[in-house]
Amino acid sequence: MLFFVGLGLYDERDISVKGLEIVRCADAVYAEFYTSRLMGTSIERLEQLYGREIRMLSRSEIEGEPEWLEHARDRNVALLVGGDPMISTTHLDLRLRAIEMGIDTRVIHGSNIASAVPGITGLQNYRFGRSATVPFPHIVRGKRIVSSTPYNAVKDNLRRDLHTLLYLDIQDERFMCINEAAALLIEVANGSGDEDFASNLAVGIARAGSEDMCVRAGTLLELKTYSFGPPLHVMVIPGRLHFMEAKALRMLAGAPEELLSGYEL
Ligand SMILES: C[S@@+](CC[C@H](N)C(=O)[O-])C[C@H]1O[C@@H](n2cnc3c(N)ncnc32)[C@H](O)[C@@H]1O
Repeated sequence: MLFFVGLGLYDERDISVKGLEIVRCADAVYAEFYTSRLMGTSIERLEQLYGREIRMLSRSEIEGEPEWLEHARDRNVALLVGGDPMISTTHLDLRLRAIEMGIDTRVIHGSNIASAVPGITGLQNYRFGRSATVPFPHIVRGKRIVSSTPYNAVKDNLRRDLHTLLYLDIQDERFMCINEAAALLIEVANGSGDEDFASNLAVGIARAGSEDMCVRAGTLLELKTYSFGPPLHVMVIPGRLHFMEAKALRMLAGAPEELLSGYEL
């Protein structure tokens, strides 16, 4: 059996009791930290609390032809994943491949960033459109390429009065911060002649699930320089707000009143 075990949002204590029981009883325990990262802990602390040795897997060991998966044919194998294993990851592919190999699978859900954001900001979960990731710029033949995909996703959602959740890129030990993501979005918008985009309301959230979580609403331009502290960071560009959402952004995220004019607070 292959168990996908969600570790939750921030440290080794965010795993569910059910997940912990499965990890403690598993024959082998693996983890991947390329889709998300628990910034409030370390492998050593996970191993200490769970009482198991954990082997870290690289992206290619999960997305390629995983040798370790063979063990799940006749033994219990746990794969630990930050947040919920199936939220904004590609692990469905691994699960389907395992099933095709005749391996039983089970998902142990975890607290995750997609469900934490509505709770942190007051933005209602059913008013979110498609989400996107803001990737680090890359260089092609000496030219710096900034992806327009997140900007286009935001614009599509704004046209439908929907909010956009923007995940921020993780590359090895580099974690994109809200300041850089805001700057990249503004760069793409300005390149499309959409200078007003920088005045859009945006919400930045850092370290969800930790005791020093930080949430701040302001214009995109303001978030470009606001100090959010250490990663992980995530962003929302809200669409049209329900008056209760506007009130929540004022009370929970310090949204400036001038950005909420038109809403009865
Ligand atoms: C690709 S998503 C994977 C989500 C994960 N599977 C989950 O269920 O939470 C990872 C991105 O979500 C955001 N994220 C995840 N956990 C976070 C946290 N505790 N605080 C802020 N942002 C977080 C970051 O932008 C990070 O790069």
